[in-house]
This record gives sequence, C-alpha cells and structure tokens, in this order.
Amino acid sequence: MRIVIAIGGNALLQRGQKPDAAIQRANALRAIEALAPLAAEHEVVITHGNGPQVGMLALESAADPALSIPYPLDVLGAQTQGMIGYWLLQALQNSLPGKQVVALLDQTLVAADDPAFAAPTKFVGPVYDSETAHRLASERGWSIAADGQYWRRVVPSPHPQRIVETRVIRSLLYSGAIVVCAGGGGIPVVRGEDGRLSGVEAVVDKDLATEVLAEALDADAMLLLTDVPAVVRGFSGPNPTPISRATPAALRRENFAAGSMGPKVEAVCRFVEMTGDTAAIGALEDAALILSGKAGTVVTPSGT
Ligand SMILES: Nc1ncnc2c1ncn2[C@@H]1O[C@H](COP(=O)(O)OP(=O)(O)O)[C@@H](O)[C@H]1O
Ligand SMILES: NC(=O)OP(=O)(O)O
Repeated sequence: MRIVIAIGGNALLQRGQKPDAAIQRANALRAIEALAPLAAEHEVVITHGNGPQVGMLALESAADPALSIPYPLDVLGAQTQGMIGYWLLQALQNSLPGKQVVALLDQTLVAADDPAFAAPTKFVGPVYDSETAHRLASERGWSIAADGQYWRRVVPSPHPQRIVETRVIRSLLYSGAIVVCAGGGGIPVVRGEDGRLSGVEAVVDKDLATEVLAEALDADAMLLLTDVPAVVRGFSGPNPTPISRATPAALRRENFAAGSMGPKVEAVCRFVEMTGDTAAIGALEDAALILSGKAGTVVTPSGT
C-alpha cells in the first residue's frame, strides 16, 4: 500500500513550546516513532508543516542588522525544509535501520495571479496576545489574524498546483526509499512565460500540497496527522462532537476554521473525490489505528 502522510507543524513544535533545536528534534523523533510501524510495512511518503519554524526564521532575519532586506519567504521555506527534513531523516534512519531514506528540497508551483496573495491566511510564527500582535502588525506591516484565543502573523498561501519534483519523488519511492518531501507545502514558485522558475513571497498550505502530491503519486491512502484525535463538529460550540466517518459531501456541508481545520478538510475531501480512495485526519500517535479505521476521522466515498 502506498500512503502519503502529513505531520502537522504542531506535532513538531507545540503552541507555547520554546523553538529550541533539541525540543524540535525530540518532537520529530516522537513523530517518527509513531509512523515507523507504517513505514516498515508500506510505501511511505512523509510531508510536514513549517508554520511555527518559518515564522521564527522570518523574525530572526528581520532582526539581523547585517541584512539590507530580510530573507524572502521562499528562501526561509527552503531553510525549514532543510532543518526539519534533517531531523526527520535522522529519526527515520535511527528508527528503521536498513531502510533507504531521503529528505528533499522541493518546490510547489503556484499561480502568480492567485487571489491569495492579496488575502493572507496562513499562520506563521509564535502566538501573541491581542495587544502585542496588533502592535507588531503596525510596527512591521504584518497581517495578523485570531488563532483560537491567541493572535498570529498571517502570510499569503496560494493554492498548490503541482509539486515540481513529482517525477523524482516517484522514482525514489519506486526504488524503495521513504521520501520526506513537500515540507512546509513546498517552496512556493511561479513559472514565467519563458519557462523559468522563481520563488514567491508565500507559504503554501502543507495539507493542500500533500493532497496534490498524493494524487500525483496514485497513493492508496492519505493521512493528515495533527494534535487532535478527530475533526469535531461544532468545535467551539456547546456540543462538540467528533466525526469518526464521513463522506466528502457530508464534510463539505459543515464549516471549518480557515488556516487550521479548513484546509485539512478540503484536502481529504478532494483526495477522496478525485481518487475514490481513503483519507483521514487524526492524532499523530494514532497513525496505525487511523489507517485501520479504528481512530480519527476517516473519509471514504461511501462514508463507511
Ligand atoms: N472543527 C475542528 N475540529 C478539530 N480541531 C479543530 C477544529 N477547528 C479548529 N481546530 C484546530 O485545528 C488544529 C489543527 O490544525 P493546525 O493547527 O493547522 O494543525 P497542524 O499544524 O498540526 O497541521 C487543532 O489543534 C485544533 O485546535
Ligand atoms: N506550511 C504549513 O502548512 O505549515 P503548518 O502545517 O505548520 O501550518
């Protein structure tokens, strides 16, 4: 079975945790220990988030007096692929000795005229209280939005059209390797009229990019793993109800939060609608149970 698995940014750095390298490396190891049984048995591609990390690097770059202009988000996205990819690569090698593992830098094609460039939605960096977030927004020209009870910086998140390196990823997978790729949704790039690629100031949603990749690789299943056990109907209301099974049509009748559960639900619905296969959302530590249909929110064409 070929499975494409996304590890949420929250799994790599929980809200409120210090972004120390040792903490993130330990989180990456915990994430991989949860996935190792699946990777031992199936063809596995692993993607990951980078929201907390790309925002942290943007803060560091903005504070560097040696720079005349802070590094752009495509470059920072590439840095997060290297950093997180390295932690995941090493954790996979230590957990599954004998397996071939590779972590790639790869790019995601977006449209230069995507309306998302004018309407930032992607949360990056740490959470702030309302007063601090509004002060930083006016000092630094950030867009900000509420993330639950906190506030965070938001940046443009254009829709992923294609992972540029899909063919290389496919051949690595066919050669028996576990492939870590599409980190942070992939480095966002556009293709000019002359056919040349160039980076853009954005962070692609990793769940939507994971879906594009899973479709292109003819995956049998797609798992989006995060820090909640299931998608919840009425998440912030008086009667929150976890959804264990659903059809895409049933999920599409509900409303989910932009920038967090919304893109995950869109990604699983699209994967099931396009492929007729199974997709699921749930907690990282339940990965094996989710694949066997015993945990998480499992989405299938029939909802059974
Ligand atoms: N309807 C919902 N059901 C479950 N979780 C939800 C819902 N709406 C918002 N959330 C939030 O979505 C978060 C997961 O999304 P996100 O933060 O983007 O995850 P990750 O970075 O792990 O990919 C959860 O921690 C939860 O607080
Ligand atoms: N790029 C991205 O979607 O990151 P998170 O999963 O950390 O939000």
